[in-house]
Amino acid sequence: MTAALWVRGLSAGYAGSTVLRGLDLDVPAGTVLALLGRNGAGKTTLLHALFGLLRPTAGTVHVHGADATGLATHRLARSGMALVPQGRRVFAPLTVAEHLTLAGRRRRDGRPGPDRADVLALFPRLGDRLAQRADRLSGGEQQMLALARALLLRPRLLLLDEPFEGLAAAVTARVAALLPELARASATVLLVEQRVELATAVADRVTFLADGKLTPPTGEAPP
Ligand SMILES: Nc1ncnc2c1ncn2[C@@H]1O[C@H](COP(=O)(O)OP(=O)(O)OP(=O)(O)O)[C@@H](O)[C@H]1O
Repeated sequence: MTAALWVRGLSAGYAGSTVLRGLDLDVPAGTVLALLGRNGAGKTTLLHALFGLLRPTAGTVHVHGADATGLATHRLARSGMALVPQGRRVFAPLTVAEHLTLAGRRRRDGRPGPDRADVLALFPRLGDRLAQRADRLSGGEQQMLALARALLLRPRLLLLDEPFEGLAAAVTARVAALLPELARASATVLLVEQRVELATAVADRVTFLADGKLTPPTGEAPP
């Protein structure tokens, strides 16, 4: 099976502290991999290094078979990678409807995936808030908007940093049920999630980040 993501020897960190230490990672296309780890283990650092927000100091990253080591975020986005960052980054002055329209315009046409009606069915609450500014939404509503926007981009590889934070149980269950379906149909998922039960329920495989590496290793799929 082709690897959506194939990483070897990845090292990254911040001035004076190395966080990732020669990390290997394989995410086969069409699957969900969940990444667990204690606070500060480096889960967000890994997603940032993969999405070009933090420059790795060593290692190789292949995305769907192509060398993507050191690529800038906009190039990775253009190649079909999307990140829903922790803490739901939405654009304060834009309304919910404007967010959805912008994401729909940037969408990679010809790719399968949800459209506006689908995301509003998944998050009916957003449908009631279309004219509202994003910064007036509750935390949970902002999280729904961040997820809706990412889904509308129709990524091939979706990086999710604790996407269930702030969501009510019923919404969490709906998104959790969607992820494996999405992975099979169009978007391989790398999910950072703190809750072991949720990670296990959603993912095909679960791995732990500790001491800058993954345990158990995620496999040896070729690039
Ligand atoms: N911008 C930064 N500058 C310096 N150090 C940072 C920065 N961001 C994170 N760190 C440090 O890097 C380490 C890994 O942080 P990271 O946020 O990746 O962990 P995490 O596993 O995502 O944690 P959490 O579960 O709390 O979100 C921590 O020691 C953190 O303090």
